[in-house]
Amino acid sequence: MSINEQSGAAARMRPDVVVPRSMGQILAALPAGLPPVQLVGGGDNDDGAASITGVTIDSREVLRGDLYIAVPGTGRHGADFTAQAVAEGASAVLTDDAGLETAAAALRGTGIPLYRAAPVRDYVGPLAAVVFDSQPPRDRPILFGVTGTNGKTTTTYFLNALSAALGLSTGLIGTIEIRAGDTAIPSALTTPESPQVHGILALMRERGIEAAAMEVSSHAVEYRRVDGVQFDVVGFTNLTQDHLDLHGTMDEYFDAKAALFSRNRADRAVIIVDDEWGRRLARRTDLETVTLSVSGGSPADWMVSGISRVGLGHAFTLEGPAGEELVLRCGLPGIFNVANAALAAVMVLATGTTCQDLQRAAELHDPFTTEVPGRMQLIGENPAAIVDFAHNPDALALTLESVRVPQADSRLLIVFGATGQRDVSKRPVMGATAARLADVVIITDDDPHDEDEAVIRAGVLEGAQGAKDAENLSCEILEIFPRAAAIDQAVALARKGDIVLVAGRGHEVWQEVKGVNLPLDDRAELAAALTRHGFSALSGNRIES
Ligand SMILES: CC(=O)N[C@H]1[C@@H](OP(=O)(O)OP(=O)(O)OC[C@H]2O[C@@H](n3ccc(=O)[nH]c3=O)[C@H](O)[C@@H]2O)O[C@H](CO)[C@@H](O)[C@@H]1O[C@H](C)C(=O)N[C@@H](C)C(=O)N[C@H](CCC(=O)O)C(=O)O
Ligand SMILES: Nc1ncnc2c1ncn2[C@@H]1O[C@H](COP(=O)(O)OP(=O)(O)OP(=O)(O)O)[C@@H](O)[C@H]1O
Repeated sequence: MSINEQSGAAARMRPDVVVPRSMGQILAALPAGLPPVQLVGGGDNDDGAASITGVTIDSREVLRGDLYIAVPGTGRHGADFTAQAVAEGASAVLTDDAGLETAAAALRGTGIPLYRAAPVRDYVGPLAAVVFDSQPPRDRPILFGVTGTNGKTTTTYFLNALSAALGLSTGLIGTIEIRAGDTAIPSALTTPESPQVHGILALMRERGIEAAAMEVSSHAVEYRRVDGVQFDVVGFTNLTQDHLDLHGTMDEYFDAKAALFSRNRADRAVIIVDDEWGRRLARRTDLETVTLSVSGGSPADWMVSGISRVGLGHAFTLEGPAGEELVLRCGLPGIFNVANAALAAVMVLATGTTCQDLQRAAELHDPFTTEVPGRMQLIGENPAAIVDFAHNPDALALTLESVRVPQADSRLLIVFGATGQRDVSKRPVMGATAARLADVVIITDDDPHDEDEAVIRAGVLEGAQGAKDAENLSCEILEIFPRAAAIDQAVALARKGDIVLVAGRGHEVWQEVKGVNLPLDDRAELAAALTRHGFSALSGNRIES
């Protein structure tokens, strides 16, 4: 499925029944505080005639009866696509001053009403919430939102597994998939555009879903994709360097995340305060907040203690402010997954679940051992062959540290690259991190997008080689491409007892090279390489390409 097809599929995840309403009725239901929307041309949809049954900002996703909202983009204005929206069945169009002339020209003679509002993006979420009736006061799922640089996907999977263990039906909106009960589609974005978010939430409401978890990226807050959404509990994992191409500075990146932790977006918050950003957020938010510490370095309402290794994962104790004590287990490797599991547990407790019920559900169903596609996913056991999604400096460092086996003869081999047209400054940092923590560093391609692959690899290589020279490191550094050849070479170099980590692409099954999606699944490549070189791959992996 291409990105456009995925996005189109998300747009079709809407409730089966939408009560048709006129624009007049819809505008009257908008929250107070938004300046009025003006009818500037076209038909008489404002007089009470029932006609609007959906909302979209993309002409390619219009369904008959939709309100098409033409918003300005980075490259073009949505108004340029008004004619296509009308051809697909749009019943009304809303745009801003910049789009008015173009939209009016496209609507001439159609009788379709044209509305104006500014800034038009302010209206998208609230309008979609009204049209889809996505979050009525009652009979809707409990909604969890998770944000932070790393751990969003894993935490939402843990939230869902725990909710299911408690007997609730679940829904999910995130990087890997969008799911409402039994209906699931692959995702195009971590957080879809707001008309899709509201359509999906309304579908969940219609299907009687009882708990839903949603990843909220900083892009989502910045691009207004969660406007009009009210979360029951929002959770914060951590903040480390990423996405500075969009946000410019860490402070601005933090501000985008922090905007989610306010009363107009959520009721309660659970914040991990192990980094300074979490502590700052806990001080700044006006939400009823519960804090959590996993490192034990900061005072917090809930503390993780007694972490001990069990198999690949860990057992740990979660201690509450009133002396509560939960004994839990997380089967996924890495202390950071203990943090994700503890966050999920405290977020569920914040909805009123008792410690006794949570403890019982955890013992019966082991929810924090659920498989999260492409996150610490074990493909082979000896050598340990792992596919992970670490694609920024902090995640890469933590992942390397957590997979390393403390045995002198066990070597750690890593295959990774950096994404094109994204935060250039993280490339050398990731290279240096790998050189410090791995024995064999194989630098290859990730998603180059439109950028020259050799230039991207050079950025990573420079950091790796620089660290090796400056710090007198003993690692071997190789540059191998394409990615499948790099994975093959890592396995060819590996011996029993070693660890091969393929990082950065996780569950992804397409590599985007200059606008073309090439099939590439690290899990399938790694499994094939293991077999080719006389090792065995685990059967039953959820390899999805
Ligand atoms: C940088 C970014 O986020 N861009 C988003 C932005 O694109 P844009 O402003 O360039 O829009 P545009 O292409 O100029 O089009 C303008 C308007 O015309 C509409 N249009 C366009 C073409 C057409 O045929 N018909 C039509 O109606 C578009 O829907 C849009 O409303 O608005 C588009 C639609 O509103 C988004 O699809 C697009 O996300 C792109 C696909 C993207 O890759 N975003 C990534 C960076 C992203 O959001 N990532 C985060 C998380 C990352 C992480 O945590 O790792 C995510 O939440 O996924
Ligand atoms: N709490 C955490 N702290 C640091 N690193 C983590 C944490 N959880 C997971 N990771 C690392 O980050 C990678 C991505 O994890 P996950 O998909 O759960 O995060 P995410 O926030 O959804 O990432 P993205 O937004 O990039 O999809 C994992 O494969 C792992 O390497």
